[in-house]
Amino acid sequence: MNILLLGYGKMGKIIGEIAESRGHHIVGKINIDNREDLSMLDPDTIDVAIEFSQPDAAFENISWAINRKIPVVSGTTGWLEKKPAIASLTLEKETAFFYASNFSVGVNIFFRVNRFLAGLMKDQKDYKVTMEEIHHTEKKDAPSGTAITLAEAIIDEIPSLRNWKLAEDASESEKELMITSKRIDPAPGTHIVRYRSEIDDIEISHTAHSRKGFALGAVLVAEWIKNKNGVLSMDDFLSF
Ligand SMILES: NC(=O)C1=CN([C@@H]2O[C@H](COP(=O)(O)OP(=O)(O)OC[C@H]3O[C@@H](n4cnc5c(N)ncnc54)[C@H](OP(=O)(O)O)[C@@H]3O)[C@@H](O)[C@H]2O)C=CC1
Ligand SMILES: O=C(O)C1=N[C@H](C(=O)O)C[C@H](O)C1
Repeated sequence: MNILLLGYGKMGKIIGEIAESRGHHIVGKINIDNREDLSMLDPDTIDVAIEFSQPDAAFENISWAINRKIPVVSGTTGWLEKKPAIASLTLEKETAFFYASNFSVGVNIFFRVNRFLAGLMKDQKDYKVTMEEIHHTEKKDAPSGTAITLAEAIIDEIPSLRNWKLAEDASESEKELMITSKRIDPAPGTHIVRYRSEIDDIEISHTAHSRKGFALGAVLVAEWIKNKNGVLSMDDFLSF
């Protein structure tokens, strides 16, 4: 396949290596300082764009590709307030858009365990749930996209919770799930969900040892998305 990399930073580089090792051809490596290269590409020759850039660049990158009917696999976090507009554009252009806050198989298993545990805890009033995420110091957004996905599932399952909040924000209420974001190098991504009572703690965690799982997942999705239409997610891709 011919793959366009929109964003060629830490993730873009690993994705490029994995894609080439699987026989794919990288037709462009776009960063903030070479966006003019986009005008030299023939959209009809691009099978898929893989977008891992930055929160303030994602919408422009994704729209560029969707407007040209190029299917997009995106992992950029921190821009999701604009996802409904991308969803509409995807349907209008009859192409495909795939988003995941985390492409690793391990985290997607963790997502399922998190939802199951939250379901068990919904009537356990003596436990207070909190979350912690740890990432490298270059990360631009907080909390992480993965932490937000975990929090949304917990809030969905536990009716007494209304929303999540960063722990650094001043006030705290019983209705809020507090998320602590720590930035420590070189952490590729750790997420901990903790239920604490006076009697005991229940804790589940996922720790990425490198970025390989995220990058491989994005390439596998890019191979899978060819000839598909619509707004897709890991629930469409995974067979478990
Ligand atoms: N969903 C998932 O599984 C995962 C998601 N992520 C997310 O992916 C994103 C990228 O992460 P990471 O690679 O570590 O970040 P990096 O900062 O290493 O890379 C981001 C790249 O995007 C480029 N960029 C900035 N603005 C633009 C623009 N307007 N057009 C094109 N490219 C641009 C930057 O270019 P320049 O260097 O020139 O500024 C940089 O090279 C983050 O949002 C992160 O949270 C990360 C890992 C896994
Ligand atoms: O920025 C990162 O590095 C990561 N970002 C994603 C997120 O915000 O959840 C996924 C992973 O945790 C690494």
